[in-house]
Formats: sequence, C-alpha cells, structure tokens
Amino acid sequence: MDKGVFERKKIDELVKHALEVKERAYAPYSKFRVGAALLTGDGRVYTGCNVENASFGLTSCAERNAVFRAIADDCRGFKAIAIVSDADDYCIPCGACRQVLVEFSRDLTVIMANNKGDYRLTTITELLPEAFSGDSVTGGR
Ligand SMILES: O=c1ccn([C@H]2C[C@H](O)[C@@H](CO)O2)c(=O)[nH]1
Ligand SMILES: [Zn+2]
Repeated sequence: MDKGVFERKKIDELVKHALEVKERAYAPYSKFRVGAALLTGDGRVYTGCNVENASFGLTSCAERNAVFRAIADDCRGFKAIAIVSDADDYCIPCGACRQVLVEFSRDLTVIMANNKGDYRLTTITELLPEAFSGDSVTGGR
C-alpha cells in the first residue's frame, strides 16, 4: 500500500502543528483533546481542534474542523492529515471523520501521532475501504 512519499521533516512539521492546535481544544467533558493538521496540494496547512458542547452530540472532531476551515478557504485536494491527542496511543480518526475526509481526497495519507510526536502512517482507503462516495449517489453520472 502506497502511503505517499513524505519526508520525515514534513511529517514532523505537520505533527507539530497538530500538537500546537490541540492545546486550544475545547474538551471540558471528555478531557480528551485532539489536534489535526491538514496539508493541501499547494503546501498550505489547515488546523483544527475538537470543540465539545454541553449537549454532547453537538461535539465536532478536530479532523472535521480542519477540513471545514480549508473548504471555507476555497481549498481542496488534500495530501495528508496529522492527528494527535493527549494519549500515549496513536490517535485514530473516528468513522464520521473518515467519511468526511474521503469525500475530498481518495489518496490521503493519514499520520496518526501520539503525545510524544511518534507516528504511524496509513491511508484513508485503508481506514475506510469501499467507502460510500459521490459515485454511490450519482451512479457514476
Ligand atoms: O478522531 C477523533 C475522535 C474523537 N475526537 C474528539 C471528540 C470528543 O471531543 C473527544 C472524545 O471522543 O475526542 C476527535 O476530535 N477526533
Ligand atoms: Zn471524528
């Protein structure tokens, strides 16, 4: 499986952005802060953190918040996303975020990092095989 070719330096930079934005997460209920940094085709980086709410179901994940910022800035064609939480474990995106990510990039590299900045590489296709997509809706039309 091709995980995309990224220099270690570029990956570390994205993870650093994710660690930084995690500090601004609003997670008073779960206390599980998450940060995400999305790399675009032209080298821009959009970050997002999770934002919780007293009405728990309104919580928005870090990954989706990063994507929505980029879209609002008229940016698509994402290359990679780095995701990190406070935990020792590599941060794995939830199902809802996988579905939103695959909408915009079929060949996205996903960098799942931990609080020490170590990471594991995968792809959105590996995380969400046989995804429901625009083709499913339009029948390829
Ligand atoms: O991929 C994920 C998984 C969870 N969360 C957030 C949502 C909630 O605020 C907290 C606990 O689920 O972590 C994310 O931001 N991204
Ligand atoms: Zn999510």
